[in-house]
Amino acid sequence: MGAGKSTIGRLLSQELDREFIDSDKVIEERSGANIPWIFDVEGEEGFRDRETAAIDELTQLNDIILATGGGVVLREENRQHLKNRGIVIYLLTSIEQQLERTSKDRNRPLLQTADPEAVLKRLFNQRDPLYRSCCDLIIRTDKRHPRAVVQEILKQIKQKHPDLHFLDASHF
Ligand SMILES: Nc1ncnc2c1ncn2[C@@H]1O[C@H](COP(=O)(O)OP(=O)(O)OP(=O)(O)O)[C@@H](O)[C@H]1O
Ligand SMILES: O=C(O)C1=C[C@@H](O)[C@@H](O)[C@H](O)C1
Ligand SMILES: [Mg+2]
Repeated sequence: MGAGKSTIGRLLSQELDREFIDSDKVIEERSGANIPWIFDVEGEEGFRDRETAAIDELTQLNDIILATGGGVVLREENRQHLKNRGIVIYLLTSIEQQLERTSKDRNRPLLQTADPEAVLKRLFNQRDPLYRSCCDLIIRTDKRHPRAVVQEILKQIKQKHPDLHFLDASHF
């Protein structure tokens, strides 16, 4: 949470002239409710079920940039779909930066607690190995402007996948 998936994903999609989709937004649109409401009424598992259905569907689309929710890696099925159907970029961020970036809005139910730092630490320990198990690239986003993060992503993807010709069209 607060690593910048939605922010960086949108910028990357503009740079590559691709459609941008944010699975959190799709889940909200489809359910007609916001994420805190879904967590409240259906519990985290209810939200995760909606997330798994959305990820299965969205990862079958071609030529898109997909920003996921932060907990997407919790389920093996999601990890497999992401890994098998796309290039997965893990945006790695310090807890300190996550705290700073998530303090402004209250749309993250898991952080509505007296000690968000402890929650972020616990989630990091649980999720970091899962992200590592399904990603193609790891990009640090602390203390870097979002546009610099996008340029770093493009550089590293190009190095790793020189066969991806659509990257040639972007300005980097
Ligand atoms: N590289 C960055 N430098 C500074 N601020 C950033 C950076 N990336 C994102 N932000 C800011 O941090 C906040 C959270 O970013 P964002 O919503 O993109 O995170 P997220 O990874 O999508 O979180 P979630 O997992 O909750 O969906 C936003 O206010 C955004 O403007
Ligand atoms: O890290 C998480 O578990 C979450 C992150 C958000 O993107 C949302 O998907 C939701 O708030 C849960
Ligand atoms: Mg997001």
